[in-house]
Formats: sequence, C-alpha cells, structure tokens
Amino acid sequence: MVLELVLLGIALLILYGFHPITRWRFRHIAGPRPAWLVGNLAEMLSKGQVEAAARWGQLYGPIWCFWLGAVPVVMTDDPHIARKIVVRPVRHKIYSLHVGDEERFESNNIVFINHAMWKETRNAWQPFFSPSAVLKNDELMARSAAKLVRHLAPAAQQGQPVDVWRELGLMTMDVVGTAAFGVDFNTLEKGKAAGGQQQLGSVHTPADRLVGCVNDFFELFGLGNPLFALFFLFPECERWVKWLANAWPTPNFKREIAARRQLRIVGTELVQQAHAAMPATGDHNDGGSKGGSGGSSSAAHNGTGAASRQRGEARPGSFLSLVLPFIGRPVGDTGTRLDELWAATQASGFILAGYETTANALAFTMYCLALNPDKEAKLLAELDAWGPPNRLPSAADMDSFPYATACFQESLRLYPPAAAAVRESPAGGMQLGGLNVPEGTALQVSIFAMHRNPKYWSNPEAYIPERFVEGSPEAAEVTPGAFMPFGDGARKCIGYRFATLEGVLTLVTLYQQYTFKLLPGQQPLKLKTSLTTGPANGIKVTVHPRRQGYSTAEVAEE
Ligand code: HEM
Repeated sequence: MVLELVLLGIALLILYGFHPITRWRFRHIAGPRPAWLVGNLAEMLSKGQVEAAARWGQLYGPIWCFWLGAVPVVMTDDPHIARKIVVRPVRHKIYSLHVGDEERFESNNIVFINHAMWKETRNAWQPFFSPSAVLKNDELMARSAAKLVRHLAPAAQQGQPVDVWRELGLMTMDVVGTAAFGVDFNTLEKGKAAGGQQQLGSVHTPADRLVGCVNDFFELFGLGNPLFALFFLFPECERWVKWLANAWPTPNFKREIAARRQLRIVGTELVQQAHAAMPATGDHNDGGSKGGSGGSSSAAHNGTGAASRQRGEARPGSFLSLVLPFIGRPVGDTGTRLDELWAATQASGFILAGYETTANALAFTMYCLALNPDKEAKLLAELDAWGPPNRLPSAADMDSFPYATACFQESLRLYPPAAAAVRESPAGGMQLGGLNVPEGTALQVSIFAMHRNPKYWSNPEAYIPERFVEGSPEAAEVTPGAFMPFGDGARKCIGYRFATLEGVLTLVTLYQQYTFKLLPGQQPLKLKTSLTTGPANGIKVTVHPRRQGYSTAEVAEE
C-alpha cells in the first residue's frame, strides 16, 4: 500500500512538472521550450536574466512567453506593446517570504503595493518629486560628488586601483539617505566601515545602522533563501513555502530577516522621533511646496537643518518631512489609515529604490566612457567650456551639459539598471500584439532587450551619446518610445528627474578633476541581476588627475 502511494505521488509529481493545463492555455504564444518542472529557470540562471531575455527577443519577438517554473511570464521588447502593458494595468505580482511585521513593512513599499494604498502613497511621494522640488537637492548632490572627488584623491596620487562602482554606491547612499530622512549619512567619510553586518545592533548612529542593513539587503536579496525558487515551482503552495522558509531559515535568510528587521526598527524610530517633534500646524510642507525657483541651495542644507535635527524633527525639505503630514489619512474607503510604519517604509523605500539604481547607472557610464576616449574627450571639452575646475555645478547649470546628459542617457540605454517593467494583466485579460493574454498573467517589458534591439537602434551595441543630443543626425534615427529606462505610465519611476540630476551633476564634478582607465580583463562586462542590474564584479579603474591645484575636493571640506 505504501509503495503504491509513493508511486502514485511520483507519478503525480511527474505529471505536475509538465503543467499541462497552464501550458495549454499559453500554447498560442511563442517562446523558449520549458523544461520539466523548472521551465526556463535554468537558462536564465546560466546565461543571465537580461541576456536570456535579449536572446529570446531575437528568436521569438516581439512577444513571447517564458516559464519561471510553473509561472508563465509574457514578455515583450516592442515599444507599442510595451506601452499598452505599462500604461493600463497598475498591478503586479510580488512574491515575499516574509511574515509578520516584516511582511507588512515590505508590502507597504510603494514599489510593491497593489491595493488601494498605492494611490495614496504615490500622492504622498509626489511633492518631493515635482520638477521644482527635485532641483532643490542639487547642492546635496554636488557636495556628495565633491566628497567623492576627495575620497578618490589618495588612490589618484598613489595610482591604486579602485572599484568605482562601490565608491559610487557610497556616494548615492549619502545622497538618498540624507534626502530621505533628513539625517546626515556621511557614508563617504565612513567608507568601508559603513557596510556590512557588523553594524547591526551595535552602537552607531541610526544612519549607520540603516546603511548596514541596506547593504545586507542588497547583498542577500534573491539569494537569501533557495526556497524562494519554490514559489515558482509550486505557486499553489505559497503559504507552505513561507512557513518552511521561516521554520528552517538558511544562514543567509536569517541575515536577511535581521537586516529587514533593523531597517524597520531604525526607520520607525526616526519617523516616531520626527513625528513627535512635528509642529501641530503641519507647516513641514513648506520645504516642498514653496519650490519653484529652480535654483540651488536646497532647504535640506540651510541653517535651520542643524537646529531641527537636534529637536529630532525631520529636516525641512527632506522626503520624510513631506510624508509625515500624510500619517492618519484614510486609505479610500478601506477603513485603514496611514501610520508611522507606513511612513518608515516609504523613507526606507526611497533608499532602496534610489541607491543602487543610480550607482549602477553612473558606474556603467564611467565604464562606457573609459572604453570610448573620443566620447570622453567631447565630455571634457563641454565641462572645460563651462567653467573653472573648482566650480560646483548646480541645477541651474543643467542646460550647459547636454553632452554629459547624453552620456548618462546612452549608458541607461545600453545598461538599464532596472532591466524590466512588471505588471499583471487585468480582469478579463487583454489583447497584446494580436494575442489573447489571460487575466492575472505576469507581464514584463524587457527594457534591456528593447534597448538593444537592432529594429529600433542602429549599431545597438555601440556607445553613441549623440543619439540623445537634440538636433543630431543620430537623434533623428531614434525610434519614439524605444527608450524607457524609467518605465512608463502611472507607475513610471517617480525618481527619474532626481536620478538624472544626480547622474549629471556627479559626472560633471568627477570629470572636472579626473579621468578613469579600466583595469584589463573587464570586457565584456559581466552583469548581475537581482533587485537591479549591475556589474557582477564591480568596475575596477585607476584614477588620473586632470590637473594640479584647484579641486572641488576643497569645496567639500568647507
Ligand atoms: C538611474 C536610476 C533609476 C532607474 C534606472 C530607475 C528605474 C525604475 C523603473 C524601471 C521603475 C519601474 C517603472 C515601471 O514599472 O513603469 C522604477 C520605479 C520606481 N522608482 Fe526608480 N529608477 C531610478 C532611480 C530612482 C530614484 C533615485 C528613486 C527615488 C528616490 C526612484 C524611485 C522609484 C519608485 C518609488 C518607483 C515605484 C513607483 C511606483 O510603483 O509607483 N527611482 N524605477
């Protein structure tokens, strides 16, 4: 009897692994042949997620279906189909192994929210990201870049190689952490000490502790638990998979849980402090809503900052100061209200969304410039024509940097740090490219494949910033809608202006002082995709001062 049961179990598992019913429903959509049980996971893991998507685009495009285990994903690299996907549905499916407070903390994150709370949350983010409010962060950004110039000085003097991706990560963390919480992060000053698990629970500033857990989060995301793959292999058993993962956590998952818990605890502490110190009038909104001048000197750096910090208030103009007034507001007619945990998730979410994405984008730009000395020379000429090397750029100077902006955009094309935009097909399903896609299907736009498709880009593998220089012959050839590094539609990246401003001001500040040469052996660049797509082994360069004397590094010391 036992033998029969075992044999029956094996037979059922074998049958299940072919997913006959689901595969039948998607048989009309072309795509790579799925293997038993694991679908196309093996190819994605061996070739790399973005590389596999680009290959499938070439073979089966413009729309195809691949299988994450038992889960069908309909993907496209076509700008028209992509627009239909990103503009209409706002939902996407999220898998999470977390339970309890950590789960609630995570599910409140704007990137993951699907329900009624998304709209209210997006409204709360909006004031900080209006065109005029974003510009007010220019001084924070340029000063952080100048700190990076100073940080790189010893390596430049001694000819020591550096991993510029890591260094840029310290800088972008400085920017987003400070902008989000209104607390000085000073990650560049603290350098390596900032990262890693040793920070957790020890006596450090809240910012140090946040940096420690964000680093752990990025290191462990996706690797934290091999059980994660079970979500895709057995999607019907979501509850059991969660239970298993938490009952027997792997060492990495334990670290990930600890990192997330710290993120929640420290984030909530900072929010509670700031909320308690918030004046009843709610005039914290001033920093964002006054906006408009478009000049430099952000409120986040004015004299009132130090005083308000001592009182535990959120610094005027910081993201947190604009989000706090939303606490207590009702969420539609759901009966729930936004609370302090929600606010803590948003401020931490700001760091998670804006830290690695921007660091990757900048590191990729420097990689591309190092490989293209003629483009680098054009960039240097633009900077030298603009002003003396000790001048810090501000938002008001952005019009003087069309080529620097184009260099940043062209690397976003070749190496988009967020390689896909993700949605779910709405109730009743939808028609895509003439095909019927059933309700609830995971939809993805492969930004990476679209950006490298020869149908839309001539010489797609080449780094040609001129494609983004207005009025150039190369720009005339660009297919409208084929460039979407920040996604599109209602859920388009809210931080795209912030990231572009930071990217350009950083490039200007760095290349005023230095050029960078790649250490050998880094071509072709190996990519790694988890939460974002970045260089798998960092980007190793030597740093070469362009001149003696003047330096924005001195500005950073002021
Ligand atoms: C170069 C840097 C960045 C890139 C390439 C990038 C890219 C993206 C992409 C592709 C999406 C998904 C859009 C979609 O599904 O249509 C996204 C969403 C988002 N990004 Fe960014 N991002 C960057 C920087 C930032 C920064 C600096 C912030 C904020 C500080 C930010 C905040 C967000 C948020 C909050 C969302 C979710 C929006 C929502 O679901 O409503 N991003 N980003």
